[in-house]
Amino acid sequence: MSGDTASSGGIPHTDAAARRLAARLSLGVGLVLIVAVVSITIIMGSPPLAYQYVPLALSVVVLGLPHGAVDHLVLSRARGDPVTPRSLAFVGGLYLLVGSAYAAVWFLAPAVAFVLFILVTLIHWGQGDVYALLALVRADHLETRASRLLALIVRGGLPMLVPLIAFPAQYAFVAETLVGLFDPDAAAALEPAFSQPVRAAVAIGFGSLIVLATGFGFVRTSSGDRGPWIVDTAETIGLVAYFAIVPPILAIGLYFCFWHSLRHILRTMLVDPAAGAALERGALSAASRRFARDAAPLTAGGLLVLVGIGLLVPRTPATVPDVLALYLVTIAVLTLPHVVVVTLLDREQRLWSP
Ligand SMILES: CC1=C(/C=C/C(C)=C/C=C/C(C)=C/C=O)C(C)(C)CCC1
Ligand SMILES: [Fe+2]
Repeated sequence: MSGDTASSGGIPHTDAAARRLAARLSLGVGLVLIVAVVSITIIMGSPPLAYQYVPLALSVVVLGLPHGAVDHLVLSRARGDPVTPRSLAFVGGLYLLVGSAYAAVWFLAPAVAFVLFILVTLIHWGQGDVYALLALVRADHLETRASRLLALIVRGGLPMLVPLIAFPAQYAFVAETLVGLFDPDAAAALEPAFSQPVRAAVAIGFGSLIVLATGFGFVRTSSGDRGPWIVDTAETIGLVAYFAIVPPILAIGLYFCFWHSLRHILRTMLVDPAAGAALERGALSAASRRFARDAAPLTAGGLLVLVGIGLLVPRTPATVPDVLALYLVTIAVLTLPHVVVVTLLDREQRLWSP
C-alpha cells in the first residue's frame, strides 16, 4: 500500500479498491447524516438540550477522540518508514510542547483561547475535507493551491460559522461555559461576536466565499466530467442546510464523529499497509479492529489529559454542560498538536503543492 508510489498531482494512489471503499463510506455516511438528521429535526423539532449532548459525549470513545490517537503512527506509515523510538518521541514531544503551551493560554486568557479554538477547528476541519475532496472524490476542479485554500475556508467555515449565524444563543452559551471554567467574567469579551451586525457581516462574507468557490470550481470543470464538482457542491449545500437547521451542540457532535473523524480514520487506514490491505479486500471490520487496537492506548491517554485539566481548572465542573465544556477544552488542547501532525501528513501526500 504505502509502497505504491504511483501518483498524479501529488495525491497518492493507494490501491484502487481500498480507496473506492473509503470514498463510498465517507460519502454515504455523510449523505445519510445530513438527510436523516435534517429531516428528523424538521419533522420532530429539536430534541431537548440534554439529548443534544449525547453524540458529543459518545465521541469520547466512538470515532471522535480515537481519530487523533494514531498520530504517533501515521506519519511513519505514510512515509513507508518503521515506527521507531525516535519517531514516537517526536510526536510525543510535539504533543507535550504545543499542548501545554496552548493549555497555558486557556488558563491565562480563556477568551483568546476560545477564539483560537474556533480558528484552529476551522482550519483543521477544512484541511480534512480538502484531503477527502482530492484523494477520495478526485476533485480536479481544485487544481491550484488557491482553489484548495478557498475550499479549506469554505469547508471549515461551515461547522464554525453557520451555527454562529443561525444559533447565536447556543453558540454564546457554549462559549460561556468553556471560558467560564477558567474565568466567569472573561466571556463578556466575546459578546460583540454574537451581535446582529457581526452575524450579518459573517453571513454576507462567508456566503460570498461559498458562491465564489462554487463558481470557480464550475468554470474549471469540463462539461464531460462534472461528477466531482457536483459531489463537492452537493456536500457544501447539504452542510449549509445541516448547520442552519440542526442545533449546534447536536450538529457538531454528530459531524465530529461521522464526518471529520470518519474521513480521517479512513485516511489513516489507507496509509497503513495492514488496514489498507483489509480495505482492499472489502474487510472493513478487520481494518476497524486494527484501527481500534492502534488507537486504544492514546484514547485512554486523552482521557487522562481530560482528568488532568479537570483537576486544574479553578471551578470544578459540576453540571453536564460543564463536563462537556471540559471535554471540549481537552479536545482543543489535543487538537493543536494533532493539526501539526495532519499538516505534515498533508505535506507528505503533497496536498498543498499541486
Ligand atoms: C460544540 C459547539 C461548538 C464548538 C465546537 C468545537 C470548536 C469543536 C471542535 C472540535 C475539534 C477541534 C475536534 C477535532 O478534530 C460551537 C461552535 C461553539 C457552537 C456550539 C456547539
Ligand atoms: Fe482531526
